[in-house]
Amino acid sequence: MNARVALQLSGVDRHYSQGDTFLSILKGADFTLRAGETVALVAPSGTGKSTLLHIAGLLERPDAGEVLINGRSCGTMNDEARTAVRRSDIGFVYQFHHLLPEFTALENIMMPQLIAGLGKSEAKERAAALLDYMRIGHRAEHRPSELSGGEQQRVAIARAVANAPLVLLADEPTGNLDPETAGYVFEALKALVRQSGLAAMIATHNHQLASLMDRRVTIEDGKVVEQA
Ligand SMILES: Nc1ncnc2c1ncn2[C@@H]1O[C@H](COP(=O)(O)OP(=O)(O)OP(=O)(O)O)[C@@H](O)[C@H]1O
Repeated sequence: MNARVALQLSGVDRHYSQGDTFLSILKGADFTLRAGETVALVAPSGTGKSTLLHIAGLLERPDAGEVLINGRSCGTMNDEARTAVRRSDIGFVYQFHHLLPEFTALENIMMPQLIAGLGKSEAKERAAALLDYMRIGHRAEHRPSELSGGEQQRVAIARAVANAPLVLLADEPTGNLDPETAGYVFEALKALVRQSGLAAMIATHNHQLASLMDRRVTIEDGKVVEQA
């Protein structure tokens, strides 16, 4: 039996207007991501990887088409409802860590949990467990500026999964790291996905890292296409 569908995009269109130029980036894109699955999104620069991830992560609205998270249609939801779904069901990791500079690693991971209404001691316990899992428990009290690039990204990944989302979306999470660091950050991310059973879609230019995922997809002529 196939695992439950965590994320579904159907017939997604997205265009941008730049002066007189009309850029049609996504044209009827369809994509399905199931619980427990890891998918790499590997496509040339400018083809719409970030656009697709932002639409899937409810950060942007498509011009047409539908986004379903855990079977729930998010297209007609108002901004408040979309924010609620984003907070509970989606974790997002960017190329640059986007951690809050004035807070420690531990506090950065606690933050989304506190916003979601979890008690402080529970949030702290879970944040510490995630840091240990990412093998940076000894960096819990350090601020982002005191961490290496690989450590910052591992904290960002831990923060993204702190609220146990259904879907993890990552936009070039290792694009800013040297190959060796990128390798172990990717391995840590994959192990975490496996352990938690969430579904993950990760955009990367790195074909070697992409080969570690269950599936690879690309974007061709505005559509999501499976790769061998
Ligand atoms: N807000 C915007 N306004 C106008 N054009 C945009 C906007 N956002 C993205 N684009 C254009 O849409 C296209 C797709 O952008 P996107 O960032 O999704 O590509 P990408 O595949 O993630 O690229 P990269 O690998 O370089 O990050 C690009 O040509 C980009 O210039």
